[in-house]
Amino acid sequence: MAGRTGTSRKTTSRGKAPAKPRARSTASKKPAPRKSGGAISAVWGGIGRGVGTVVRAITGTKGLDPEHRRDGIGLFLIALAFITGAGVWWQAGGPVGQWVDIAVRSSVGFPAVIVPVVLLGIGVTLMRTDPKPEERFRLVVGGVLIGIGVLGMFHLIGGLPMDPLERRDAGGALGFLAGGFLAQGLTPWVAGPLLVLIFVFGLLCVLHWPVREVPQRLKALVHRERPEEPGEETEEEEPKPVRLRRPSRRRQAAAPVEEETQAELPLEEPSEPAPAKPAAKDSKKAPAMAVRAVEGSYQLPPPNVLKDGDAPKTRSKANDQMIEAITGVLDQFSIDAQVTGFTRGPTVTRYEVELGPGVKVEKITALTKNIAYAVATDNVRLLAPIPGKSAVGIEVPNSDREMVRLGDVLRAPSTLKDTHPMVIGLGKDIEGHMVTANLTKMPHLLVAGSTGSGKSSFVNSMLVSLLARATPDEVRMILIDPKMVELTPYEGIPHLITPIITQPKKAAAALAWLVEEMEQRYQDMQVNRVRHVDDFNRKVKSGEITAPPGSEREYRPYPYIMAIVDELADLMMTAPRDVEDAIVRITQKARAAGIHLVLATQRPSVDVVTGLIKTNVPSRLAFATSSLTDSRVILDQPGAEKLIGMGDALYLPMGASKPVRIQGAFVGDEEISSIVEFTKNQAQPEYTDGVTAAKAAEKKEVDADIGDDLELLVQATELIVTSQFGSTSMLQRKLRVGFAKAGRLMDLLETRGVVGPSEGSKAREVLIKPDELESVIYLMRGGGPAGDEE
Ligand SMILES: Nc1ncnc2c1ncn2[C@@H]1O[C@H](COP(=O)(O)OP(=O)(O)OP(=O)(O)O)[C@@H](O)[C@H]1O
Repeated sequence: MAGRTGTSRKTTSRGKAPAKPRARSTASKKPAPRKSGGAISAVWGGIGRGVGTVVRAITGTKGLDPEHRRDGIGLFLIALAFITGAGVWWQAGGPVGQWVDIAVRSSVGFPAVIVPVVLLGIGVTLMRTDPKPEERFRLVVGGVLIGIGVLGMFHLIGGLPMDPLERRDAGGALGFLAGGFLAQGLTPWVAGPLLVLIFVFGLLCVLHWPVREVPQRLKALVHRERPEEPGEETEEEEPKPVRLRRPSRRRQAAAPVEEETQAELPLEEPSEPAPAKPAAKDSKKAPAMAVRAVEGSYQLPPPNVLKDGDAPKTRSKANDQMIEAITGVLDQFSIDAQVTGFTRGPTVTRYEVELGPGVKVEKITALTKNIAYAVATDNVRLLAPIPGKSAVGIEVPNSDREMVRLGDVLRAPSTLKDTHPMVIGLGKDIEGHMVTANLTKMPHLLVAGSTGSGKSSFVNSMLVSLLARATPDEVRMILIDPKMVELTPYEGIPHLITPIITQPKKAAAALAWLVEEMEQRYQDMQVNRVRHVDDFNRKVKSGEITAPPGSEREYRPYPYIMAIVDELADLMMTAPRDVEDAIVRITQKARAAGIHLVLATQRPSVDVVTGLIKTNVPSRLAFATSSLTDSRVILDQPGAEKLIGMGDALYLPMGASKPVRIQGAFVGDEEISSIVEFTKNQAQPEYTDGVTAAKAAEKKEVDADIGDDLELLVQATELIVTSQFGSTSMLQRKLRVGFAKAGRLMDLLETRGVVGPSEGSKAREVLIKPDELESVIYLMRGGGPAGDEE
């Protein structure tokens, strides 16, 4: 302090010099300023070199784990925070501390007092978080803007000091740079609000809050900060597997030891009191669902539209009874194995059984029926072994199952981290992790399950997830609902390309349209030498690619297209060849074009889910099926027949060999209608013309009887109409075809009204005039009358 008082006295005397010469005299009075200036630059130079050396030492070390590198930088910043704190706060730290004090104060002025805290904060954050290179630029820009705002304001508040020593009590040299020129050029009255704006913008950049979402974010913040029980954290809660005490091998079931209090509570009161509290807590601190910053005026639905589900339980009375039953079976058959723990999921609990030395795994699997008998349920599923563990898993349904709601899944921190618009909430796995999936990675999904298994609920969850996270510019949909009732609540949402399709014929036409759309996208991508629609969109947005000169088209980013078929069986019954053809073509190629299919069926038989469809739709979601055969059709393995319905499912993503058991997320009718209402109020659907036009279907009909003879038929029509002479032998001669072929062509021309009926050996009457020729050929080629969509 004493030192600083001394220097300030010196500055006052220098401050009396007239303004202009003062500037010169400051420069010419070398001793004092040079001393401090020299010290400052020496210290900064030293620090810079030191930081450089340390950073080089840390980052340049080949083979050093990136995490250690990050820790090293974090620790270095913490050390720097201590040195700066000692110098700035207590003028301690010896000569180095003093130099640091002078350097920091000269640079940033009065805010030097918070520099140690900032350094400490950055250091600790670096050590506690994962690297996110994509966020670095935003954070740096935000930080710099905050710095400019704060230091500039200090310079203004400090009275725009011109003397470097006086600036140490204002905004320092950087404050002068940030605020001095602005104030000189615009007066402090304009510079002040400008600096505040710069500061606020920097803060929003750091927080990643777009301006229009500020009120919503603040509200969410207030909700989160309402008084809540101490010790609660916002992280996703993960029920840990309950471990049982080993020595009491046969007895542990009756007297569970670990977490005794927890065990006792459900024994008395099975379910009611436990869920109430955490569920209420969740709704209070539910983060905003609309986490994605979206472009344009379209807003994503607000939080709180989706409800919270039941709070997870880790143990209940039912679990203890099951352990007792399983242990009883093991005892009866004198098998040296014991239940060592269990993991309670929302629908089923997985009991872990460890075998004694020399006990065959088959001994347990052979007991499946006995275990089912003992626990009084048919739906026991055995896993031998549990993936990643040396234990056999016995999955038994919970008598007190918990409902998993879509709101839980979409608001889970793990889901919020992924901002891709095509991420959907699937449900919760047995270990309590929320399961989500990115539809673009699937890239096509087959969903099967018998009636009442939860298939339609899944389709609802998927649609609501998309509505909650994606704008119509990002994702468009084709909904095919031959059952006519399942998808009606979504009529009129702005994401639709065409009204909901209920007629199988129109559905087949829509699939054919999708094939065309895919080809169109491929052409555009090929012309512009990009391999994925994401790259194409990125380049279109940045203006890197535009439509070729002279073309009337204008390139716009292509939205992802989701086509959802709610009952594949109905389509396959009406037009099996066309539907299969279109599905196969789409599934083989459409991934890069951003077109994805979800096919749901109640009847996973081989005539619905054909071999070709199966090979091309790699991701599968099986709800309870009525037979083992159905499970094999959908998953290529048994398991789905043991599921217990109401959203209990096996999810087999592309490339996985073992399915994951999940409890599907549920979304209620009111939630659906409020989210649909919200999106409808945001925008109107812009339907694309011709998606369900019957032309594709008609074309196929024509194709069916003309077969490969279309070109010959067209030539025959031209010959006959232009010559107005309906003779079979002329066709034979001119087209060089045999008698039989010429006769067939003539019959086809008769069915299309080009010629009249056969009149024995005489030439047939020609019914078409030459000026009608073009439209006849157009119809023959399957074009259909222009504009006829229905
Ligand atoms: N994820 C879930 N969580 C809780 N309950 C569910 C879940 N999914 C479905 N259910 C319950 O199961 C019932 C039947 O579900 P859903 O209508 O989805 O079956 P479905 O397989 O589509 O049957 P259908 O083919 O006859 O329409 C629902 O009314 C609901 O009560």
